[in-house]
Amino acid sequence: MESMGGGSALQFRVGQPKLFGFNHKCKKEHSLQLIDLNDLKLKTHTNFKLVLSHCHKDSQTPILQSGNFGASFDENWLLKTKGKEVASCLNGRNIYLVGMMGSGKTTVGKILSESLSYSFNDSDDYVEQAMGGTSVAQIFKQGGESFFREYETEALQKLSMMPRQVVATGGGAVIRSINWRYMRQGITVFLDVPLDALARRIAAVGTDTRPLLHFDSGDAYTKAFMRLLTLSKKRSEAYANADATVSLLTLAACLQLEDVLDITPTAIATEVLVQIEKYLRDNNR
Ligand SMILES: Nc1ncnc2c1ncn2[C@@H]1O[C@H](COP(=O)(O)OP(=O)(O)OP(=O)(O)O)[C@@H](O)[C@H]1O
Ligand SMILES: O=C(O)C1=C[C@@H](O)[C@@H](O)[C@H](O)C1
Repeated sequence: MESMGGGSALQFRVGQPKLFGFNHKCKKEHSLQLIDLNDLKLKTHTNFKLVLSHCHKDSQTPILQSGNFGASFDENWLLKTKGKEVASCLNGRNIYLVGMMGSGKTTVGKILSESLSYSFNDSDDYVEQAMGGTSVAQIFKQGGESFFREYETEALQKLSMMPRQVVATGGGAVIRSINWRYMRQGITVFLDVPLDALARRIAAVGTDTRPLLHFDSGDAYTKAFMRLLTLSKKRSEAYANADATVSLLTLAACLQLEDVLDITPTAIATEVLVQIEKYLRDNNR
């Protein structure tokens, strides 16, 4: 149900299956949002609250809210609440985030680990440490991709022996079946980000640390996009093996955001928890 008038919109969004958070970058001039927290499945209904927020087009954060809570507080509250709930179902199983380079595995993984009171590890960092601090780019240069992949497998094997961790895996970890043997001991989640968004992100930060995307000259966006397209064709089937998927396109639509790059890492981490919970429920795990 939606009522519009005089440049402001009052929106009731009730019963949408995956709606859990806020659009804290409101696109409309004035927008009032009532958000149904039904999907949170809080243990007691006394914890339920409907949050009313109001934001202005020039403001990054709402200027009027129920109570004095800022939007980021509410986002964090939702994440924390869901994190506690999911942690109690995980029995210490690790979470492995898989996805293309730049899809946000590290950024989202760190936030996710905090919400679960887990530790965080990045398999690329783990390989670098095992190699005495040599960077991934340097390892590729010295030994080639297959040399790096051996160390990556070793890293995943070691990480799989340590419980209560969120692991951000390297973008190509999914291509080796032996890696799945280790990751399957926990729960795997694919961060599905459209290639166009990845290329924009990567073109903005550069490719120095990402040897498979490094290029000598030319338009950064187009070259990144073309390389990502080639890699993604080879990998899409492997990513689909993950236990759960978080589609940023779907999430952006739920949050009424035009650009997937506007979704906050906290909102993505919360959606990861929602999808893990769904996976556990659907598979009686
Ligand atoms: N939701 C987000 N909002 C804004 N910036 C983000 C978001 N997610 C990731 N980023 C930025 O995008 C870049 C890539 O993110 P990140 O390093 O987390 O990806 P990754 O999947 O771990 O990449 P790789 O596999 O190459 O290590 C970083 O500069 C990060 O700050
Ligand atoms: O997608 C890939 O194959 C890679 C992604 C990075 O995380 C690193 O693991 C390395 O640059 C290779």
